[in-house]
Amino acid sequence: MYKTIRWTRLLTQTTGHSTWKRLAGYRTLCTTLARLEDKSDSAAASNLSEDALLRQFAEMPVQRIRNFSIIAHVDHGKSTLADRVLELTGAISRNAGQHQVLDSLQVERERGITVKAQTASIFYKYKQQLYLLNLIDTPGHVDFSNEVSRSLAACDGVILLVDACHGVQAQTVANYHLAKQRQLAVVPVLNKIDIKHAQPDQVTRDMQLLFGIEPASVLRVSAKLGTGVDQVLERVIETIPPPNVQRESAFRALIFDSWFDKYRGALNLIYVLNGQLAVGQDIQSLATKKVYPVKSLSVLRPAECAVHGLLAGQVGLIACNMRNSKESIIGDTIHLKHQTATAAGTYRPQQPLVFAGIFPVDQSKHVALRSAIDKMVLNDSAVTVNVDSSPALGQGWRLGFLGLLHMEVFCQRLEQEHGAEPIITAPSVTYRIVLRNPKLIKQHGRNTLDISNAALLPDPSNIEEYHEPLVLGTIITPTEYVGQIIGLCVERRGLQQSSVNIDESRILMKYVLPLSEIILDFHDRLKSLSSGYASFSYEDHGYHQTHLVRLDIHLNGRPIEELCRIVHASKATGVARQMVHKLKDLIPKQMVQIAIQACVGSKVLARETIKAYRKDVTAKLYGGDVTRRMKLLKQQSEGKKKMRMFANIRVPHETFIDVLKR
Ligand SMILES: Nc1nc2c(ncn2[C@@H]2O[C@H](COP(=O)(O)OP(=O)(O)OP(=O)(O)O)[C@@H](O)[C@H]2O)c(=O)[nH]1
Repeated sequence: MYKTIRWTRLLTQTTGHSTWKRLAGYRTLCTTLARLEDKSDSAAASNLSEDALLRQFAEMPVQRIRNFSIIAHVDHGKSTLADRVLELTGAISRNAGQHQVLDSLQVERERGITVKAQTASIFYKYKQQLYLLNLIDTPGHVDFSNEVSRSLAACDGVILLVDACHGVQAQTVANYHLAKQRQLAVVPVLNKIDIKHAQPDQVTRDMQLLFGIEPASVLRVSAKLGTGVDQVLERVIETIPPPNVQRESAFRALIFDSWFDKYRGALNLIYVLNGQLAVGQDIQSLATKKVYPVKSLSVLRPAECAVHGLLAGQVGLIACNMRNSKESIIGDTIHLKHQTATAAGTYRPQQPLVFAGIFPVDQSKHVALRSAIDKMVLNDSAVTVNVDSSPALGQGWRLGFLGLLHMEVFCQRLEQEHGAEPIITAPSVTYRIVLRNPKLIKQHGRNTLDISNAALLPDPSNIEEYHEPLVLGTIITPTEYVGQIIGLCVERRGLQQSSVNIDESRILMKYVLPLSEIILDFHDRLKSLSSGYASFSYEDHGYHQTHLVRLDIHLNGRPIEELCRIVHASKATGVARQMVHKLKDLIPKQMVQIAIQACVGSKVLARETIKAYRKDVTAKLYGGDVTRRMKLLKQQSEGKKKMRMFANIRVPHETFIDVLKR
């Protein structure tokens, strides 16, 4: 306590800053530095004067900075390891009852998964020297791989974490290759060695076979118990190179994350590539050319901690009165006003694969939903937004996501963080068509069109070719489930590319699959077929020519545009049956009989009938001649025939929503 107060006073005197916010930030820093001093192995720190430690922070040489991410498959323990690292370095206190500190979103705590990469700047003393480590905890699920690529743009190395029980999984392979593409140093770490049935030797051999990693270089830790975590940090310092930056050059930084603050506008997380930046200077965005005054700078520890300036190699948060969330662009480069800079160009957002319409429940909520979507997209750069409209649902947007989980999490965050309750339509993919009709080619100025909304598909007579998006899927499974999994892939129109035995009990298969076949339930089916042991990840694999049809739904012969879908010709009958069945349950009975038909062109593939309410017109007859009864019934059926032809079938608004919804 005494040390903390001394630190606070010293820092306040030295810096001359007295606002409460900065003091609060410095207090966090002081607490950490004091904790560092208290550490049993901190002989070096005790030899350093308080002044010297403070100077080390403000002038941390590039050689003593390490920027790295923790990458792994889902649930292999990244967030748990990050917690232990934060505890070990004094950024958070031990046994504070906080678990997975970096998983701070409500959706992350509820689902127990990381969806957003989080940064923490920590100090660690190694061989008598204080190091500044910028750690990024990344998500493991394939749908959030954009977060991994975004994070790697600000790193020089990675900790590749592998579960010692489950071994190398599909996302381990994908993330390892992402790191290698960026030529990052890899620190291989085996986690969960405390578990009885852990197989560290076997998993180490797999890592050697798949990645060529030397078994002796693989560290063994238990993130849960904290065993071996200090060795991981030492290995990070030894193996990962310091940032390759120039402090003498003009200031230049990469924006690699951003979020919206009600009071301060858009906040940008930057990685300083060259030079230095101080509060009060003016910065300019390379993309928008707009100029902003730097209002405050802070480092994330993981709580915000105000600082005067940021130096090349450091990672920090910048608040600069960016009021409009559209002004902040992930991957943008910022530089000082009136100076020129080349684009950092190290990060490109991934292309969305799955599209869905998002509409307000009623049009009075349109503006509020638009603002909520803008703020969410600022924090999730992988999402694309285009204006859309539907006769049934009104004005809305068509959003692009990296997968179904990504879409679910985005919508859950819209509700939880912004109080929006949108209607989400069934997810679809973007098909590509080659036009045949010269008139249409002239109208669009090109002969290909990308279609993600079936209602916009031109008449088949105008289409020369249909193309659908493909993915290259990696499946890792225990050998006993191979048969069922191959069956599933064949059912989903998959083509096997390769199959490699990782060891005697596990196999890695690569399949090219149509994206439309995996977005809905492929992952769930794979998990249930393999009792949860198989893992799956996928990447974009371009387009291929195929045979698609537009499935129309007719109610009493009238096409209902909002319900049409694009499906593969071989699947049309199955989908048609499913849809008419669902509609039969959803459309309420009416005065007239309703014929629900699913058609491709003029061919009816499936049909269901909703019987009409039937008034008992013969109720008043007591006995009497049978011809009287027959006459009344005939009159009723003729009346209905007329009604059926002219009446508008009343389809409740919710029916569209329920059919369109998953
Ligand atoms: N026994 C044991 N369990 C661990 C260890 N490390 C993590 N776990 C458990 O593994 C589960 C997943 O851990 P997380 O840290 O959430 O995994 P993650 O990789 O961050 O997960 P995502 O971010 O969702 O990909 C949790 O229940 C942890 O308690 C370990 O060393 N030993």
